[in-house]
Amino acid sequence: MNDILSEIAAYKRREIEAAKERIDPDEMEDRAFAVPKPRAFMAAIREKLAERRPALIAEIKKASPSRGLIREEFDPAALARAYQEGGATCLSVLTDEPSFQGRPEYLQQARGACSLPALRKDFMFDPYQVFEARTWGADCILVIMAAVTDHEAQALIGTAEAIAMDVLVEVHDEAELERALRLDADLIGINNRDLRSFRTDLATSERLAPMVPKDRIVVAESGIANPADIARLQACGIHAFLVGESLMRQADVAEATRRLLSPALVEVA
Ligand SMILES: O=C(O)c1ccccc1NCC(=O)[C@H](O)[C@H](O)COP(=O)(O)O
Repeated sequence: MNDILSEIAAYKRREIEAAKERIDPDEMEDRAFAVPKPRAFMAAIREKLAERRPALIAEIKKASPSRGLIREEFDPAALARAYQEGGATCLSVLTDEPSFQGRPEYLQQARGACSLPALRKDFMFDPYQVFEARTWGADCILVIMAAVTDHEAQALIGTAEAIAMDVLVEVHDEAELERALRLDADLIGINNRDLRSFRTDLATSERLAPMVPKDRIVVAESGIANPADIARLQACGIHAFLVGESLMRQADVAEATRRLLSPALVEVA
């Protein structure tokens, strides 16, 4: 694991242990089963693709390790409504606080303000976090192959499936993609950001997307800023787009989302 991920993994494992002290794992599991059923995250993407339109997973992200503070005026509920109005298919909400200034409440506020399914965007290591995510309203979790062993990934995926949540499995090179495919991941995110150098290059998606079997959904993540980027990624078989910073920096988020999706007129293959 590289430096930033090792750093994040170390404090996450401490956070998880502290959370288990507050609410024990059996109680958290019971709570996760007791909340209303999740919204269908992957099905929402498939429906958008059936309409031959690109699916946008719009991210609510206040800050990041690579960019520092991204958005000063930050109202997750208003942002979620703006994303829905602009045509987003799903939300992604950062819940990690030390590196992204995220919070569980942001996920609750955002999802509560619209009808879109929401991803808990965080660094997941332990099934406890999956149950916790569900109690906060998350419909989907992220599994970052660069951060976890196959065994950990399997446990996270199995737990999510048991409570009807979807899983976005993130890769950023060939080896991680092979591991994700062995885990039978249906929703595969290709992160264009190299988490070591923070360099972002859409060519990562162009290189890896053709290696994904056609029956999976491929999401390009990071560094997507305009309709030309969407069109470029569609041309190599990408179905869905996870976009944060470029939308978070706009004053009128609904209008920016509409503009970004203007190549919706271009048919998805
Ligand atoms: O964004 C970062 O600096 C970062 C650093 C370390 C690990 C993950 C990081 N980002 C997470 C993401 O995957 C992005 O938030 C997401 O793909 C959206 O990217 P962008 O549109 O470039 O904000």
